[in-house]
Amino acid sequence: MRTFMKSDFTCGFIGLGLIGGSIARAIRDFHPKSRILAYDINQEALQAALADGVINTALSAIGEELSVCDYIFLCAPVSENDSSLSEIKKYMSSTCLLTDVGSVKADIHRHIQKAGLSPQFIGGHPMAGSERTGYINSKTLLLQNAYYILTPCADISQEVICDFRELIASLGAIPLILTYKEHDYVTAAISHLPHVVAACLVNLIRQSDSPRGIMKLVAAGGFKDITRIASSSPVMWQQICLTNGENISGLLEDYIVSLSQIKEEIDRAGAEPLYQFFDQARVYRDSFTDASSGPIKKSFSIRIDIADEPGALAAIATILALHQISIKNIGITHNREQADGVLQVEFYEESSIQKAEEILSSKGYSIYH
Ligand SMILES: NC(=O)C1=CN([C@@H]2O[C@H](COP(=O)(O)OP(=O)(O)OC[C@H]3O[C@@H](n4cnc5c(N)ncnc54)[C@H](O)[C@@H]3O)[C@@H](O)[C@H]2O)C=CC1
Ligand SMILES: O=C(O)C(=O)Cc1ccc(O)cc1
Repeated sequence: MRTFMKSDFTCGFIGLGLIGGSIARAIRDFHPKSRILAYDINQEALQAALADGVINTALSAIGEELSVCDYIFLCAPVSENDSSLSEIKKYMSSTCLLTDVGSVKADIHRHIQKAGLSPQFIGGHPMAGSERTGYINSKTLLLQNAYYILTPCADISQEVICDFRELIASLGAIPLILTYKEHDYVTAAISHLPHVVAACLVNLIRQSDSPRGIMKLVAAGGFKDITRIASSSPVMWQQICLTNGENISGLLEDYIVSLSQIKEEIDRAGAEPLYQFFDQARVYRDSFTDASSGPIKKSFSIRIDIADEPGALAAIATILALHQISIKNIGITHNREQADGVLQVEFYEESSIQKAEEILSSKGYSIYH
């Protein structure tokens, strides 16, 4: 039986961009004895991965070399995966497990069924990524503590599912098994719709801004937070909307209804419903961070106004260190363009917040939560 526990397993990657590269890096880091072969139409990605020591072999095509693979990860854009299935099937051994990383699952499951590969396929989707693309932006950390949804075909053995689930967990991700239909509905709500909304908001500002671009100039933290994903690959999001249209459209309809309802309350100045609207959202959003696992962690941080001058950050780090307060993370948030900055300091413990606040306030710093 194939098992990743044997430590010298072999993985093949078709597509070594942001996601393929990140998974390959994690396999290399957590299973140093594994062998990794990769094919990508982009030679630069393959050469960089060889130079980084992430892959052992760069393939010039989908071919015979893949027959030694215990696992093959399809990490090219979804339409490319679909069309390479029949070619890959020719070289898959009978114990090889095929998986993908696509953001929509119904389509690949349909193609897998058609290709007769369902006893050897588990759909995969790491719920992590970024607005960037390409191997150059890949990193092991991308998978850490991220949910990784698995959608096994009905006719795959439990043994194979367990083995693959363990492999995914060994990379620092959190495997979660769903049917492909459940997956497509859930991701339409928490990933696909938000990308549509972010792009709508950005396009609204593009259309509403004055010729001087004042809105763009002053767009602050909140706008940037909720529209970061509007910088994602338009081709990828076009493909997602084309392949999960029914789910996205249904949820979009509900969303439009809720927008109309809140518009009505704004028009009629409904103070109480407006308060309830924001309060319900706040309470529910805050509850996301209480989960014991998952990507949205409770963080203990404060923000401090600092002068935009050399040494300002070091001064605060020194004060905190002198009082034995450990810093987990520190950085300037550039909400206020070309002016004084806001320094965000994250601590390991909740108790550090009050201690830091007292010390820094006594030295004249303005603190925000
Ligand atoms: N970007 C994200 O945040 C996430 C993306 N995904 C899914 O991962 C998949 C890949 O996305 P990314 O890694 O972000 O894209 P990417 O653009 O960074 O990587 C795709 C790679 O596939 C290569 N490629 C293109 N056509 C190919 C072909 N015919 N044969 C071999 N290689 C080919 C490209 O050269 C590139 O290196 C998509 O299906 C997407 O739905 C899943 C989770 C998150
Ligand atoms: O950048 C972000 O926050 C994302 O939402 C990334 C992302 C993009 C596509 C996916 O299928 C999963 C995650």
